[in-house]
Amino acid sequence: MPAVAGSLYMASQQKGVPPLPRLLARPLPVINMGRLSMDSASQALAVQDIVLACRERGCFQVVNHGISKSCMKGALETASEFFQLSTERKEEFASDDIRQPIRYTTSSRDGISMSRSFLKHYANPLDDWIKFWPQQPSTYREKMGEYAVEMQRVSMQLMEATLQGLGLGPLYLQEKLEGGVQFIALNNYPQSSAKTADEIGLAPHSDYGFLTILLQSSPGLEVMHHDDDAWTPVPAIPGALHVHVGDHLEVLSNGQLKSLIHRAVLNPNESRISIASIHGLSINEEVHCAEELIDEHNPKMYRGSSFQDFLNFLPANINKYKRFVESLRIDTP
Ligand SMILES: O=C(O)CCC(=O)C(=O)O
Ligand SMILES: [Fe+2]
Repeated sequence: MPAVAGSLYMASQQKGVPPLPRLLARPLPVINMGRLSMDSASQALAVQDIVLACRERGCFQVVNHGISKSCMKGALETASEFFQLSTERKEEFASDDIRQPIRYTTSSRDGISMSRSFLKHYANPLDDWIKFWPQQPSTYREKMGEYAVEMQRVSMQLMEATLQGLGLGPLYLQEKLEGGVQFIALNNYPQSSAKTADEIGLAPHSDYGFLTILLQSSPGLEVMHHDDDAWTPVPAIPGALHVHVGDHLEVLSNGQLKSLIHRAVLNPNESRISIASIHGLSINEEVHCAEELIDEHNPKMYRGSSFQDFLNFLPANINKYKRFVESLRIDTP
């Protein structure tokens, strides 16, 4: 623990004010995903590493995922150009309706000042959604489309491994996952300055889906494991992708895995782009605790819910919960 953060934490406790979350540089797992396509012994080790990372940290980074550097660079570049153009044109589609196929806004939330602009749109199946995507910059559809297809492929591989590691078998839910929702969020954060020093980029939250795969142009993402009170910065390892557990994977695993609280802070050295790809079942498909993971010692912990339920939940509850999944808990005696 860095000394400064530690002493701040102690000082705030002594004065009886709520403790400040500490900033903790605890190493996060980095997993070689290439092993999933190798012999069965290497595959088994990779599956074990993925489930362990999900269980213990709620997240990990992957390398050797098979996505080319030029594909990742192309997505970041076209995202950056999109934000540049939108800022120049002072564009704002401020609809807060997440059902809209596309929205772009610069907003604040939770009464917390945030300096993020973002673009969100659906991506799977690509042919159904790409026609709603921005036409400018002219490279956007091609570059982001290529990236989205790769994300969908990687998410399928990671879900197979996770489900296998949970003892549910790699083909569990396969068809529903293939036809499921893929939601792409591009985030653009300014460099922090004296003026924005106490501004957060994006407030603490968890994502609703099974898995989120995130690419960041520079550091800024911080994660908080469920039984920690410390923020851990996620290093931007060149070529790596960050992966974390969402609310619906917590439900499916009947609480064996916990969705990850994360936030984005402003980077003091540069402006920052992140691209999050969130993967779940289709919009009206309910996710339930897997029957195979329920028994007399492990009673069912959550109600079933769909992505649509999450969308309905958001407007009235945005200040009450950091995690949608908390609203799904069945109180067991
Ligand atoms: O910008 C980041 O690093 C986090 C983005 C994020 O959490 C999201 O889009 O849900
Ligand atoms: Fe998120």
